[in-house]
Amino acid sequence: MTRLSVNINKIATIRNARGGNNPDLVRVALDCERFGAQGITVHPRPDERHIRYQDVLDLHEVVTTEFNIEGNPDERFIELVKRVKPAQVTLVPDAPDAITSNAGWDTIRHADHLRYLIDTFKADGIRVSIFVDADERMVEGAKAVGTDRIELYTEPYATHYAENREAAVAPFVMAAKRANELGLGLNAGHDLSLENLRYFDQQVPDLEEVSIGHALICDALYFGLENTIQMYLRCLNRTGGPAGFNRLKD
Ligand SMILES: CC(=O)[C@@H](O)[C@H](O)COP(=O)(O)O
Ligand SMILES: NCC(=O)COP(=O)(O)O
Repeated sequence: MTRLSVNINKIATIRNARGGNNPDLVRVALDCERFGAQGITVHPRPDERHIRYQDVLDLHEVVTTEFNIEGNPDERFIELVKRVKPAQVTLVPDAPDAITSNAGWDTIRHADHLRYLIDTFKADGIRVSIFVDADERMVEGAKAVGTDRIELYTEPYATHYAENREAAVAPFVMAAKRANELGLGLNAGHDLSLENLRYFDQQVPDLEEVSIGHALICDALYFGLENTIQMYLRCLNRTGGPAGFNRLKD
């Protein structure tokens, strides 16, 4: 069964807008876990525009589900991850000025660099996942550099879902099959939503984890965080509670 890791970057975006501690990121992370999330994902960026490096240290103290730290492995990121030793690190090739992640690694061109990074994190007992496009050559390259898992970059699927979902998911099914043949674990994320998640999970074999932030936090504005998490869990065939909306507990 596919696990849901909630990306809480957007909670930090709201908090940072006023400079105080509302909403409280740590409390939200704990509530996500209480509401059924099986993991918490954060993506500290060099400008700390949402998740701050201190947030990662604070969250590490309290998160009891899988803690996944995503990011571009610059020196500061590497140092942070090695200090925290999360369950999983996801390496993402973001330019520092990127609005959001917009591509996977070229696992062939950056093979030496990736191999070095993966060895470094694995030596500390951290599971490594690398962000890749749904391209079999990139999946094969990922295997060659020794990663434990890949995370398929799902933005192209999300963008084309409405016009032709069969065509949109096809490259992801191929990439997933190749990953499975090669013994790579499989995660996915970016722009997954209540609209497109269930079909993706049904079609893509042996999907272990999805990390979802932007759409889930937007949905929570309308449905509340508890209901929203349970709605996403139901897309992954987890019941997570009754079919209707649940009243928020305090
Ligand atoms: C790797 C990935 O797809 C997500 O981490 C996404 O980049 C979220 O980051 P932002 O919240 O900064 O857009
Ligand atoms: N790895 C993807 C992620 O954590 C969340 O991406 P998005 O749902 O915010 O697009």
